[in-house]
Amino acid sequence: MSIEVRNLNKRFGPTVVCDDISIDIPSGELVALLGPSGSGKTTLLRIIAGLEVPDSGSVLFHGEDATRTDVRERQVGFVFQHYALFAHMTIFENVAFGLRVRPKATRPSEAEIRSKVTALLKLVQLDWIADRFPHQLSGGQRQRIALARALAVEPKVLLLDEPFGALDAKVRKELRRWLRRLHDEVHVTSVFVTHDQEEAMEVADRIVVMNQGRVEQDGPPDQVYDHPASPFVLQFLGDVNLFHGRFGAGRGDAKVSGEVSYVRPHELAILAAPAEGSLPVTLSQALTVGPNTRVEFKRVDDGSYIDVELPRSEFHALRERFPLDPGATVHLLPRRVTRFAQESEADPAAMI
Ligand SMILES: Nc1ncnc2c1ncn2[C@@H]1O[C@H](COP(=O)(O)OP(=O)(O)OP(=O)(O)O)[C@@H](O)[C@H]1O
Repeated sequence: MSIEVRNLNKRFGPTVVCDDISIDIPSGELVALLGPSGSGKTTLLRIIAGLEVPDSGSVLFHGEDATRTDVRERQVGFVFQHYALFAHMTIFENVAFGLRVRPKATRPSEAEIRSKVTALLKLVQLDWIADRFPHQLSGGQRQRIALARALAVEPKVLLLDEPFGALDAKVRKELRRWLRRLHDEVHVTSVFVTHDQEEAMEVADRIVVMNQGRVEQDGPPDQVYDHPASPFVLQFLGDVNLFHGRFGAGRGDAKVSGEVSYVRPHELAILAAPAEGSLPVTLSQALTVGPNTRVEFKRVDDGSYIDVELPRSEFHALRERFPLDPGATVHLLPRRVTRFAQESEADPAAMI
């Protein structure tokens, strides 16, 4: 089932939460709504679900206007951050619940319920805990059951609001991959709210980047990362160094251009000698965490800091060729620069 959102507006009192939002979600896609806290992601999801009514604009399901359709008729499945399973019911009964409460005419037989719930528990790889109760499960297992329960009623659309938000980093990572694989099997149109850019990049077919109630960019993860439409998107999708004026080859016209140059920490090469477009810096500190080394440099000209990130093996190899200790002077040359006009620079207050 495809979803189209057309010129959607919603305010709460004076706060504009959805500001003329239009997005297209083709059938079977997994789309992430990504943005900082308060950017309107949850409100947009709730409007798609039918839990919230927009002030204007429309939501179309499979080309048909569903804006005023009741939540129960939209056939959406939900998974929330704190999805309360029924504590007094076994895992099996939790998943079966949506089928058992159907009106008699459409309710499957007991045998059908059994086979369906068993298949779903297998799908989320938890068939071995069917007889347990929710309190006997880990947080990650509970969210997988929440997903099985949402899928049991064969929703046309699956809506997930920070489903892994309450879990620790390692479990989150596992579940992201698991969700991706699950979606490849089930192919139900899914909208996934997150404020975690890594999660969005890893899980989604497409990312809708939101900021202050507006869509900043909408595209596949690589496109959004490699070709950000605005400084906000660039900065929200990962760490970046900011240089006023033109940095890199041809930086002579810095004052005329009125540009801001953005370079990600892993896009800077460390050189022993100056090259065309390089910048002299002194090493302030180097920190190795896991496979990467993060080096903080101080600009010789204005004293501001620049972060460089490289594989630790590469850092050690460089260190054998020239000194890379605190105080050493080296030169940084960008491999890739993204430039935006000065006036379109993102408002730092809008950042988290
Ligand atoms: N029912 C409501 N009444 C009044 N204001 C609301 C209501 N729901 C949301 N808001 C406000 O709307 C804005 C957007 O909230 P929303 O929850 O959609 O953002 P979000 O991007 O999902 O943020 P978060 O990641 O923190 O949940 C916030 O400023 C919030 O305070």
